[in-house]
Amino acid sequence: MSGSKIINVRVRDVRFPTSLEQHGSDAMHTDPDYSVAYVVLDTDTELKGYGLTFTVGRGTEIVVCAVKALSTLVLGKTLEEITGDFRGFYRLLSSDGQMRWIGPEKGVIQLATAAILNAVWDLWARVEGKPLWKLLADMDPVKLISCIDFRYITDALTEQQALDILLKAKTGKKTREEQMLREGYPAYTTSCAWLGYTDQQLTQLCSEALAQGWTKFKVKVGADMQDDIRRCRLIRKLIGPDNTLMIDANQRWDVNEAVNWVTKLAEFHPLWIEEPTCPDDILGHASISKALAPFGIGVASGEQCHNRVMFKQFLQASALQFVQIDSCRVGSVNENLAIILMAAKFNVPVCPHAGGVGLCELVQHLILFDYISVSASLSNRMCEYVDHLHEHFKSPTIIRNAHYIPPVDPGFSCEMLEESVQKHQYPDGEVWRDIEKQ
Ligand SMILES: C[C@H](O)[C@@H](O)[C@@H](O)[C@H](O)C(=O)O
Ligand SMILES: [Mg+2]
Repeated sequence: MSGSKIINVRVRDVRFPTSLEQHGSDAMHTDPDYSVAYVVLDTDTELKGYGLTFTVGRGTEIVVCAVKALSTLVLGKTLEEITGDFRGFYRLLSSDGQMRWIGPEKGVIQLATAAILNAVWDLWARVEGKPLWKLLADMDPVKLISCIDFRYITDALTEQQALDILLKAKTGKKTREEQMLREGYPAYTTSCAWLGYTDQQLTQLCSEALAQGWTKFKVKVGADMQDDIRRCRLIRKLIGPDNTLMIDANQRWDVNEAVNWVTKLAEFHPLWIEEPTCPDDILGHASISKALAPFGIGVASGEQCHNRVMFKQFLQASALQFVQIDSCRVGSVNENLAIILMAAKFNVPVCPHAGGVGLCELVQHLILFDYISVSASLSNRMCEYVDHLHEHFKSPTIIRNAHYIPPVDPGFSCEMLEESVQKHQYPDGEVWRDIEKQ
């Protein structure tokens, strides 16, 4: 690994007007404009690192501001300096004496950390000439562990335990990698049943998805009980009894309300209820999990779970049965490695969140790594897929027969087409100028 000194950090506010057609809508985010804070790290070589974090519309400018504030910490560093002590670099970003007050390790500042670190990981994978999942899968376990900040989680997972998990999973690694390259990683779709879609849209999209080989479907719920019953009945009828249904309330309910509401939807046999209540309410999730277990319904959460410490407590409290890692919510690959390894220790399946722009592109790398190098299991596991905005990426996801086909291009699949970025940049991009005029 030679050179690659980071000489410039560029960040842009890129938004897509998805709310116009209700793509991505749910019980709490009724008008989401899928957006990213998009980061490019220029280096003193021809290589660049591309990174992003996902947001929803107006909040993006605040994340952009936070990325700018953190950028001084990365400027002037060489890739070798960073990856030589990645744990130290993660801490530098997350524990900066003045910046940490507006976190620590949560909210806007953590999203900004994710955007920068995602770009660093992208750069590292490009320098090594590998897609990120392969960089991780090939990495020496000791080196991999050295990228994780174990502060605050050693009561649940020690470095030695993490290392043991990786060493144990060495058996069969090659076979699993070959299997992934051949078959891909199982996916489910959320794109048929956003909350703002009509029954007619839902029927059409679901029928098309079935014809394309999809077998697992997620439906948005939580705003109106009668609507939910009607929509779940409709989709269950379309997909039949053997396909899988999940429901997602995006934090709409109080704890008891969640239990009552989901009990009324139990006849449609959802595998999980996602984000039933406030994402910070660990004990609330534990109560809901307990109450719904007799119906065979699990609780899933993670897309708005701030950091590894929250995940630790969710796992310790048996408060979720499906861990939904997100490539942009927490501190990038570094923190997601900690979460993936904790999930393995607690024997809880990881089923990544990907409902947003770019999230499918990024998180596929992490779940491939999980299967090849950590969990070694596909039981009760699948990765979310949404069928939106992939055309704006240089290396878009490839789905075959409802499976993610492992990316081959070097990097973390974060790079966007420059033309797309220019068009959608807020507020000056052509797309936004046209909307302004209407
Ligand atoms: C606003 C977004 O589309 C969310 O609704 C989405 O991330 C969702 O929760 C999901 O699980 O995909
Ligand atoms: Mg969700």
